[in-house]
Amino acid sequence: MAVSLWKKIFQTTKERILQQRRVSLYNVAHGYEEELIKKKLQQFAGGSINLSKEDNGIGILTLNNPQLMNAFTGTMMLELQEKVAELENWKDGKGLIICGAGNTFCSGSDLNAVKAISNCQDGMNMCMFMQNTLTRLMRLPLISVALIQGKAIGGGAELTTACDFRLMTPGSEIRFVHKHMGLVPGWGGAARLVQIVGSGAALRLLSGALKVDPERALRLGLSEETLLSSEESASLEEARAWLSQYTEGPASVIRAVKQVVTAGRELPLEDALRTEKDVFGTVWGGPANLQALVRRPKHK
Ligand SMILES: CC[C@@H](C(=O)O)C(=O)SCCNC(=O)CCNC(=O)[C@H](O)C(C)(C)COP(=O)(O)OP(=O)(O)OC[C@H]1O[C@@H](n2cnc3c(N)ncnc32)[C@H](O)[C@@H]1OP(=O)(O)O
Repeated sequence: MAVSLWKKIFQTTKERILQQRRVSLYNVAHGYEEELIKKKLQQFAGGSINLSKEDNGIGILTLNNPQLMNAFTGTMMLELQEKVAELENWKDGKGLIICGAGNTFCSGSDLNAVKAISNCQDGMNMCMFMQNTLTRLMRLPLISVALIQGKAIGGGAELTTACDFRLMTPGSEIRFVHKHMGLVPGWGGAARLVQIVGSGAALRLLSGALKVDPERALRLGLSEETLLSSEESASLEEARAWLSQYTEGPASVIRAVKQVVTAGRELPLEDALRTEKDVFGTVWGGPANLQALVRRPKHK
């Protein structure tokens, strides 16, 4: 009886946490027409988003459209949404590296598609579609890193801010070029940039459309580290090693850590505290906790 009650509470809590994570920012109440924009995006094909899920719990998400410096075509935007949904259901996942094919990160939206959907309705729907997807990406219970080789421009720069961390290779750059396109970021990149570097630095980067090289990114706290190699596979290996410092250990615990940090980052204090209590309930007395109590490790 007590066991089944405990199981029920555990299940409800788990569902509530999952629900919070999946909840989309925009729906019909906001004038968002998801099916309409999906149909439009389908018309701009090319490139792909590839996901490989490794046995060590690290996923590698690759933006693959090297002929256009990995610019996002319409179908790539749709595929990104699908891959995020797949990652939401990956129970063994602990970490995620996002990188670009052909040794460059991403040059934003495919300008051919942008031109064709430059009317207000399509623009708003595309903006809400990408904000929904990138918000879900940011809330994944995985520790995420953008591996920035080459250039992260426009929407590519915005995507880097939806990751928990950024690592840059020598010679790479992040640049919010929106002002030069007569725009501001629309994929949530401005709001997230302010959270990462503060409002003064964000204002400088956006209003000056400044090139952020690895040195400046480190100074601003936009990047964690400049990797040694700018070669594609060597830098990926370095990023894997960097991430593994934080993903070592049982998935249940690593995912719980990310969940409490997400709550602290996004919620008012009292809500964040309640979420922390709920997440704590999922690890307390769990296998990793019980094993640690038996081992009684010393933390010297
Ligand atoms: C809401 C929209 C906004 C957002 O999402 O927030 C955006 O993202 S708008 C798009 C912003 N991005 C750009 O404006 C990028 C424009 N391109 C460049 O500035 C340069 O191409 C580059 C990315 C700095 C790379 O320069 P370089 O290394 O010298 O390569 P090339 O210029 O020769 O590029 C190779 C090839 O790729 C094409 N390309 C690059 N980016 C895009 C893009 N975003 N859309 C479409 N095509 C792109 C480029 O035109 C070249 O093709 P060819 O001219 O046919 O050789």
